[in-house]
Amino acid sequence: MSYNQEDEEPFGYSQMPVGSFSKQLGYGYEDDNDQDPFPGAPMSSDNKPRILLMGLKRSGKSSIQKVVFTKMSPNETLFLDSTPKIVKEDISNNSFIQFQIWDFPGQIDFFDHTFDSDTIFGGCGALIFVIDAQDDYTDALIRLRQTTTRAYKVNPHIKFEVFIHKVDGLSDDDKMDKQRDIHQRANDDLQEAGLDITFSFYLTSIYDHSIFEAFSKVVQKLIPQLPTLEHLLNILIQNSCIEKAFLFDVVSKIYIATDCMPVDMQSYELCCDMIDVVIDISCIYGALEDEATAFDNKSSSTIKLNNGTVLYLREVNKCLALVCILREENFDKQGLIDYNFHCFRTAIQEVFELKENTKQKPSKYLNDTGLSNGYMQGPAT
Ligand SMILES: Nc1nc2c(ncn2[C@@H]2O[C@H](COP(=O)(O)OP(=O)(O)OP(=O)(O)O)[C@@H](O)[C@H]2O)c(=O)[nH]1
Repeated sequence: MSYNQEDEEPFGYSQMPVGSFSKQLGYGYEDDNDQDPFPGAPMSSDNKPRILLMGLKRSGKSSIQKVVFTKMSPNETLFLDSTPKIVKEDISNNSFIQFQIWDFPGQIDFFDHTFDSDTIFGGCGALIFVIDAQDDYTDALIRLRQTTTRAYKVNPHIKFEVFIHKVDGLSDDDKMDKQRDIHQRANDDLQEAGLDITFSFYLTSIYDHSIFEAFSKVVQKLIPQLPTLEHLLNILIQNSCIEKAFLFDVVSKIYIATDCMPVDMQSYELCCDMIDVVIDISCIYGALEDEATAFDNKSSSTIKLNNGTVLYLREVNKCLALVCILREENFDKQGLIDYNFHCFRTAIQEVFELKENTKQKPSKYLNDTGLSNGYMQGPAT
C-alpha cells in the first residue's frame, strides 16, 4: 500500500486506479465490443447505465451528487450555485460502479424545443426525483407527475425513485407523516394519469448516511448480478456465523449487495466508518514509495467493539471490500471464516467472468445458474 504525499486526495476519485480491475474481472473495457459494465442493465448511448437527478430548484440534487461521489462535506453544499444546465458526471473512471449521473437544473422546461425527451429518457436506467421535505411540496408533486408521464412514454423500463430529502430538520413523527402523505398523493396522481409505475420512496439527508443507503439501493437495481451476489453473501454468512455482511464499493461507500438479513442504519454506518478508518490508517502507515493505492490485496482489518461485536474487513478486489459484523465468540473460528471468504472471493470473480465464459463449462465454484454450490465450510458441530 502506498500514498503519494503530493496527492491531496489519496483515495479520491481522481487517483483511484480501476482499469486493471475491470480487465481482470471482465467488468469493463476488455475490447471495443465489450463495454458493458452492468450486462443486461439499460444502457445509454455510451453504454453506461444512466441515472437522472431531477426535482425542483434548490431541492438538493447537486448536493446529493457532490456528497456521495466527490466527497464534498455536507456543509460546503451551502455554497453551491444553482445548476444552469444539465451536468453529466461520469462515475466509470473512478470506481467499480460504472454509470453516468445527469444532474438537471430545477427550472427545466419540458416544453422547450431543446428538451430532447427521447435522448434523455431513452438510455436511462433510473430516475431519482428529489423532493425537499422542509418545503411545501405541492409543486414538487405536480412536477413529479409531469416528469414521470413524460419519461414513461419514452422508456417504460425506467426505475422511478423518489428521495424525500432534507429530512434532517424533521422529527421522527414528521418524517413518517410526510412520507405517508407524499406516498399517497404521488400514487393517486399515478392512478389518475393511468400509469403502471411503482415508485420507491426513501427518506434522505446529506447530513447522515441515509443518502448513501438510498443511493446503494438505487444502484443495486441496475446490477443484473445482484441476486447472485446476495445469494453468495447468504451462503457466506450462514456458513461462517456472521450476522451481517456488506459488499462495498470502497470509493463511494455504496454497498452493491448485502445478505438477506435486514439492514439497520447503525450497522451500515459502522461499516462505512470502518472503511474510512482503514483507508486513513493505510495512507498514514502503509505508505510505500512506488505504489499509489491505499487499498490493495493486503488490506484487511479487525475492529473489536466493547459490546462483544467484531467488525471484519477483507479486500475482494481493487474496488470492493467485504465488511462483516459478527459476535466476538464466533470470531474464534477465524480460519473457517477466512477459508469461506476465499471461496466467496473466487465465486465473485467468476460471477463477473461468467459473461465472458458462457460457452465454457461452469467451474467448481459455480453451478449452471452461476451460484456457489456449497464449497464453503460450515462450523464444526
Ligand atoms: N438541511 C439540508 N439541506 C440540504 C440537504 N441537501 C441539500 N441541502 C441544501 O439545499 C440547498 C440547495 O442545494 P442544491 O444541491 O444546490 O440544490 P439543487 O437541487 O441542485 O438546485 P438547482 O441547481 O437550483 O436545481 C443548499 O443550500 C444545500 O446545502 C439536506 O439533506 N439537508
